[in-house]
Amino acid sequence: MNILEIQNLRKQYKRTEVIKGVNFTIQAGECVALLGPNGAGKTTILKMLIDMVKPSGGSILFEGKKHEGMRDHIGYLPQHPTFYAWMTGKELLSFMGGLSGIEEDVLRVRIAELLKLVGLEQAGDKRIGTYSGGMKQRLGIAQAIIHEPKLLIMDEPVSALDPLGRRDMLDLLKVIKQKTTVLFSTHILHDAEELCDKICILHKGELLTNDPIQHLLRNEQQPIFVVQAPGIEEWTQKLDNHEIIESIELTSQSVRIRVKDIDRGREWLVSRIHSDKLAVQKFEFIQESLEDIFLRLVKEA
Ligand SMILES: Nc1ncnc2c1ncn2[C@@H]1O[C@H](COP(=O)(O)OP(=O)(O)OP(=O)(O)O)[C@@H](O)[C@H]1O
Repeated sequence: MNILEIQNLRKQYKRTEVIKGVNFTIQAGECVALLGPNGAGKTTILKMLIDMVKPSGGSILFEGKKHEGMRDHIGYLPQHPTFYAWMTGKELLSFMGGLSGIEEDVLRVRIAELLKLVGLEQAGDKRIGTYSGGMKQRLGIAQAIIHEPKLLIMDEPVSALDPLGRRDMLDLLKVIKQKTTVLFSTHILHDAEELCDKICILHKGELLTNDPIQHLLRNEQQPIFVVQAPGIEEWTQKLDNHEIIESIELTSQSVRIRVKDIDRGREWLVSRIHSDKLAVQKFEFIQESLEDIFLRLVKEA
């Protein structure tokens, strides 16, 4: 069942269109990443989904119905959550649970469960002002799911954390996604790859892909030849402009070459290596990683 269906979604600020007709669906139980560079429009889309920003066009359906008034079923963690530093974690959850209309007895049990889930049992009575960035972010998750939403939406939930905080958060999200449909934005491909079934790549307000990771790899993955040798930079310059070459990427010690035809490309490269007497240390044929695909699609767009 589609929990969310977005059709031709648009947003214009003054004369600039920042979201240009985006379509995607999320099925119940999926974990989806909205991936894109800074300024791609991720926050704008998420804010339209939670009704904080009004779309200029298109439609958003939540379980087949207009999404306005569906906030009760959606949990939201903003990119920069703000908390009252003088409140304790428990007080904040109690306050947020009260706003959601949860009865006091039920709320008490729910808060204890949530603090355990997000690893803040020991910190529940401490003031939020004393929490680390990672603890605040985990408290933010707890408040976002206090009313047991069907869909949890998070804006860059891990980007600002240090490696340890990031690991804790990713592990927590792995648990949460077992029970809740999740949509989150990120510009870190690795986080999307680790957590998600589906990746929506957004660039300049347009979706470049909206595919399960396996489809993305199957449909988009291109082969790359990697050559490593002393003097690789000069050799690479000599290869430029040959019609078989799609692109050349030089890293510190090797070159990654995409060709238009694998068999002809391999033959041509081997013969060039031979005729140029290149002292090859490595010659390998690999498939693009998800990161390669992401960078290529964004570059090509
Ligand atoms: N209130 C606004 N008024 C005018 N332009 C805006 C407004 N909010 C966002 N924009 C513009 O819309 C575009 C998309 O911004 P948005 O914050 O959605 O991108 P993002 O992908 O979330 O970026 P980041 O990763 O930096 O948070 C940007 O060019 C931004 O400057």
